[in-house]
Amino acid sequence: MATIRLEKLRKEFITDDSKVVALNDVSFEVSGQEFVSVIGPSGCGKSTLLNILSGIETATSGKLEITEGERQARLGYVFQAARLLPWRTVMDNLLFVQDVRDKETRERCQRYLEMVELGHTGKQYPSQLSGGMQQRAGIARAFSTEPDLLLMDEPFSHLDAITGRSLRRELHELWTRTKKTVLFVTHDVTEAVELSTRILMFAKGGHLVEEVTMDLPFPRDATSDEVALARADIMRRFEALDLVAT
Ligand SMILES: Nc1ncnc2c1ncn2[C@@H]1O[C@H](COP(=O)(O)OP(=O)(O)OP(=O)(O)O)[C@@H](O)[C@H]1O
Repeated sequence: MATIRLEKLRKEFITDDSKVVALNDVSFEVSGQEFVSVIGPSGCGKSTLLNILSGIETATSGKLEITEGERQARLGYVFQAARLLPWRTVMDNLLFVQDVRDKETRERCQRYLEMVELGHTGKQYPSQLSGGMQQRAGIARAFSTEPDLLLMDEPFSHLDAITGRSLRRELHELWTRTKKTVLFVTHDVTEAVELSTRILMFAKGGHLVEEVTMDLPFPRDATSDEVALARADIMRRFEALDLVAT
């Protein structure tokens, strides 16, 4: 389990004729077995935040630490699309991202495939799997490296509602069993309420405006009154922010 510490993290993109502030002095801390969702309107800096956490982008200023005890934390990623290598079998896609590829590693990969109900697909190629199965394989691949922190970027946004629902359940199970720290970007407020221990609300201009702790017991049913109420509360908070801004 990892600790993420951000202090006044700022990201500016300078183009020929303008400057965009994508993250505006963002500070927060996440640690231990937390599932933290980042939500907010399009353009509020969600992807930029993930890109900086994963090292694809560098911040303009501020401090960032991602640690596990005394060392740098190991990261795993799940993207919007599964990004499996089409010329490798499902098992080889999982083995490809491992440091060591011995019998024990293969058994571990098989265990993670089984956890997402793909235990029978190891010898198949990605093209033989449905979109939902490919995404499951992508999730199994990320967990199979046993990272300290998982960064997830809208992993269910391309899936139909029914498949998305069953994958959310599986992800919750995996998170419960493996005790990982997860940072999850989504534009779907219900999904965030269903899965998270905490929700970070971002607003236009890259501001982290509120942190909401989700006290509802797990497992949460997306169609329950409790989840609907929590969702309505978050939507009201966003609306209030809009009213203040205009
Ligand atoms: N490489 C870049 N060059 C210039 N501006 C950028 C670049 N990347 C992002 N931006 C700008 O930074 C802001 C934040 O973008 P970002 O993609 O992080 O938002 P987002 O919340 O992930 O949006 P969405 O939900 O639509 O994916 C936007 O105004 C965007 O136009």
